[in-house]
Formats: sequence, structure tokens, C-alpha cells
Amino acid sequence: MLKMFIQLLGKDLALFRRYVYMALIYGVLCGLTVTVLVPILTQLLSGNLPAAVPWLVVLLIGIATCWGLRRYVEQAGVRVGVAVLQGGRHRLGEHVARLPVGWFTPSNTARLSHVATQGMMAVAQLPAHVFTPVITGVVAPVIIIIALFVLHGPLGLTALVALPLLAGVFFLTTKLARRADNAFQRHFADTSQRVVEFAQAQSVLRAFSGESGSTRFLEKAVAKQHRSGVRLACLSALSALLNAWTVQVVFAVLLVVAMLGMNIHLGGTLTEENIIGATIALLLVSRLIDPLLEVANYGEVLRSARGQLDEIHHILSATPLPEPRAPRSPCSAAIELRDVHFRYAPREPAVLNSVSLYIAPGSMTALIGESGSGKTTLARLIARFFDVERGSILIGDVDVRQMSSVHLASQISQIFQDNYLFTGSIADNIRIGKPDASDAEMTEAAHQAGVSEIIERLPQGIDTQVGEGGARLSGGERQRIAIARALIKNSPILLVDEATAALDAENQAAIAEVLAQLRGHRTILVIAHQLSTVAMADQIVVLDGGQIVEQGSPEQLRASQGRYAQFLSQRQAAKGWRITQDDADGACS
Ligand SMILES: Nc1ncnc2c1ncn2[C@@H]1O[C@H](COP(=O)(O)OP(=O)(O)OP(=O)(O)O)[C@@H](O)[C@H]1O
Repeated sequence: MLKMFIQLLGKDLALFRRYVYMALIYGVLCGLTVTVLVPILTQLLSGNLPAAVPWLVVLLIGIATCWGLRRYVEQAGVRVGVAVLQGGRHRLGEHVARLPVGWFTPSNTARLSHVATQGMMAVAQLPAHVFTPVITGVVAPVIIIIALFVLHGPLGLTALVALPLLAGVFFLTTKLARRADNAFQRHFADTSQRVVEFAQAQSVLRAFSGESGSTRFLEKAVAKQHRSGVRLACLSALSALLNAWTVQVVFAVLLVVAMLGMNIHLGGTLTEENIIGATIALLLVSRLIDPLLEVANYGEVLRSARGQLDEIHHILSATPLPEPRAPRSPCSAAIELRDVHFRYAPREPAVLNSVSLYIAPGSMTALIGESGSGKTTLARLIARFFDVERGSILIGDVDVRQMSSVHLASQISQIFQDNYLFTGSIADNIRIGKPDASDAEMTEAAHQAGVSEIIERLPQGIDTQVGEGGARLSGGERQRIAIARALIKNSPILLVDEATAALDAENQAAIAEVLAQLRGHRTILVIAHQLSTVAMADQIVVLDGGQIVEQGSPEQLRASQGRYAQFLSQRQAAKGWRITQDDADGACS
């Protein structure tokens, strides 16, 4: 737990060290202040008031110093908390920015958002509100036990034996509720994910699930969270009870030992000194128990914080894509796949199997194949969304793993189906492709992508707000803005995942126009669904079950009467369906 906390602190570790030293000094001082009671009570019970006065002064100074120091320790704890919150979030952000895009599954995204908000907040509160009482609660009793040893050997020994015993019980009770805590955290993240999904997919849920059915997935997640919450509450209460009982049992044992000691003396030589010593020892025992009880009470908070730290650890231990020590630059915009094998996870089936492909610089390749044949995966591997399992992908004769991620990103523009528009204006979204783009470049990219017509229609033109995720625009409008964003970047390689259904004929024409304009000027790989696009390509690659089954120019493949010819006839048959005036009245031809 401490290791993870320290990892989160990074360069702010010095702050934490300072805080821990101060908390330790504070704990020692608290323990010593309590032990000052020994000479005071000894002198008072012996009727020697003048001899007690200097010790009383020491006690008052001790109390005042403890009080003052506590404030400093708390301030130092708050500083550590702020460092964890700011530095930790920063570190988390830097780390996830280097993770492969494939890591961002809905469940990991929900986990990340939970950790970055609630998790970090809970962890940041630890130093000021939990570590200080826990450190004091452990250190002060150690000092008191030393004093007990001096005063009453058997009592000191019993207390010393009790400490590891208590630690053992605390450890076991923590373990008892730990699993329940992990399950609760998991279900909590799942529910958060479902809530977001519920809000985002309202139209789909209502259309397909009916009024009550639309909440079914969410209700299931909430019910699971509720069950694990109840289990966690029961186990937490049980462990808190066990901790408190153990401390009370230790207290009782110490009392019995003290009584037995007095009893032995009663049978023999019971002196005034013995009685005073035993009485003070009993008082010290009671002062020993209070901090231990406090530590026991913090067990649950510590366990839950550990759960949050485990979640943070889970994210920080995800392996980023390695960056090369000596990055290389490609010599051209050629793309080459050499015997590429890929699967999404170790135990999942292979998605690409021994794929080798060469795309000449400035040429256009159309990738076609059945749904699930691996087209999108292949395109994503070129942009290094993931690393290949075996084989290599080269751009301009340089393995993408030997290029810096920034340089690789600068070489490739992508127009994928899941284009995301950020909250802001149309201009802001296009400018993401090239933040320092001039107005002329903006106009040119907007014109090429067919955004000019959209802008002309809107009262605020290019400054129109697109809404969250581009919600205020149509699918086709979003797509065109994404194209303009990719075009303004002006990179030598363009990866396009042509949408099948999202685009109307007008938008499809815009994409076709863009591809026609860029053909010969950029290296283009397009996952093609339209006949017009495929016909434009210099090379067609047919994928099936993660393998290239056909490859060649449109003419060659048409002549070979293979899979491409099949694709062609299917598309032509589909194109044959036309809605006529009669259809409008209810019949199709
Ligand atoms: N993130 C992922 N994790 C695990 N498996 C995945 C992931 N993305 C895709 N797959 C699987 O990889 C296989 C290939 O998917 P891919 O999206 O590359 O196919 P595709 O040919 O582009 O399909 P489509 O034309 O329908 O988009 C499919 O079986 C799919 O289920």
C-alpha cells in the first residue's frame, strides 16, 4: 500500500518523508508526555507535592508542544494530500496517454474515471486524516510499553507480546473484508459505466427495450452493487467489532496481570512503593489502550483506501507501448506488413494471420472483406494502436516500433467510423488536425471535405458549436468535419474506414471526391465498401479470416473471377435495387 502511495507521489516524495518524520516525532512526544505522569503520580501519591511541580511543568510543556506539533503534522499531511491529488492525477494522465488505444475498453474507461475522481480524493485524504492518528496510535504505545517495563516488568512484557498479536488480528480482519471491498469497487465501476451507457444510449434502449426494459441493464448493475455493498457493510462491521474486542481482551489481560502482581505482593512484602507502582502501571495500561482502539477504528478506512490504491495500481501497471531509445525517421510513405500475426488478448483467437502486404508510396489500396475479417484491425496496427504479436509493420522501411509515437502520428491521418468531435466550434474541431493552421488552410480543408456547404447553411458558420461529441450535427456532417480535420493535417499517409450506412449519397460523394483528389499525392489505405472507391484503387486486397486471400489491380481481380468478382456482383446486385415512384406507393422493384 505504502509502495503504491509513494509511487503516486513521484518527485514529491520528500514532502511525504518530512511528514512521516514529523508524525513519528509527534507520536514519540505524545508517548513521552503520557509517561511524565509516572513521576508526577509517584510524587503526588507519596505526598511530595514540591517534587511533583517540576514534572507538572514538563507535562504542561509536553501537552502544549504536542498540540502545536499536531497542527504542523496536519498541515504537512494536507500538503502531501494535495501533492498526491495533483501529481498523482498528472502521473495517471501521462501514463494512460501512453497506453495502447486498445486498453480503453468501456470497463477500463469507467475504472479510470472512478479512480481519477473518487479514488484519488480518498487517497489524498489519507495523510492528514488517517496516517497521523495511525502513526501516533502505534508509536505512542511503544513508548508507554517501555515505561511499563521500567515500572512493572511482567506488565511491560505482556503488553509487548500483545502488540504483534494485535497487529496479527488487524491484518486478518483486514483480509476478511478485503475481497468484499474489491468486489464492491468492481461493481461500483460497473454501475458507473452502466449509468453513462444508460444516458448515452437512451434512444436505442427505448426503441428496443420498451419503457421499463430501458432500465433493465442499469437495475441489474445497481442490484449487484447493492448486494456487494451489504456484504461489505456486514464484513466491515464484523472486522471493526473483532478489532475492538481484541483490544479490550488485551486490556483485560493486562489488568489481570497487574492484579496478579499485586496479589503476589499482598501475600508477602507489599510496600507503599509496590502499590503506587502498580496503580500507575494500571493508568499507563489505560493510556495504552486508547491509541490502539483508534488504530483499530481506522482499519476500515485503511482497507478501503487500499482498494482505491489497488485500482490505481491496476491502471499504472498497464504496459504502455514502448518508445524507441533512438527513434528513426521513415525515408518514404510506403507501408509494408511483413508476416504480421495479431490477437487482441493472449487467450483470444488470432485476428490476423501471416499477413504480408506492400503499399507503394502515393498509391491507393482498397481493403475489402467480410465483416470481422480483420480490416479495421489491420488499419489500426499501421497507426500502432497496438503492437503486432509477430512480424513487423514498416513505414518507409522503418519499423513503426522504432519511430517515436509523435513522429508516427505526424505521418498518418485517419478517417475512421468512430470519429469523435470535441465540445467546441467546427473551427476548433478542424484545427485539432493542425493547431497552427492559417485561415487559408482552414478554408481549403473545409472546401475539400465538403464542410463549406454545411458552414454556409449554419447562422454562425464555422464558429457553430458542435455540442458534446458533435451531438448537434448529423452523422454525415460529423464525418465531413472529421475528414477536414484529417486533411488539414497534411500527412503523407491516409487511413480511411469508409462508412457503410452512416453516409448519405452526398456525403459518400464528398469522400470519393477527397480520395480522387488525394490519389497519387498520398499513400492511401481505404477500407472500402463502395464500388466507386474500389474501382479507384491501384491495388485491391481481399481479407478473409485474418488472411489475404486475393490481391491485385481491379482489372486483374475482375479477370480472375475470385472473391473480388463475387464482391463486385453482390454490390452490383444491391445497387440494382432502386426505389421508384411505385415504391413510394408501397412496392419495390
Ligand atoms: N477491441 C477488440 N477486442 C477484442 N476483439 C476485437 C476487438 N476489436 C475487434 N475484435 C475482433 O477482431 C475481429 C476482426 O475485427 P475487425 O473490426 O478488424 O473486422 P472488420 O473486418 O473491420 O469488420 P467490419 O467490416 O465489421 O468493421 C473480429 O472478430 C472482432 O470481434
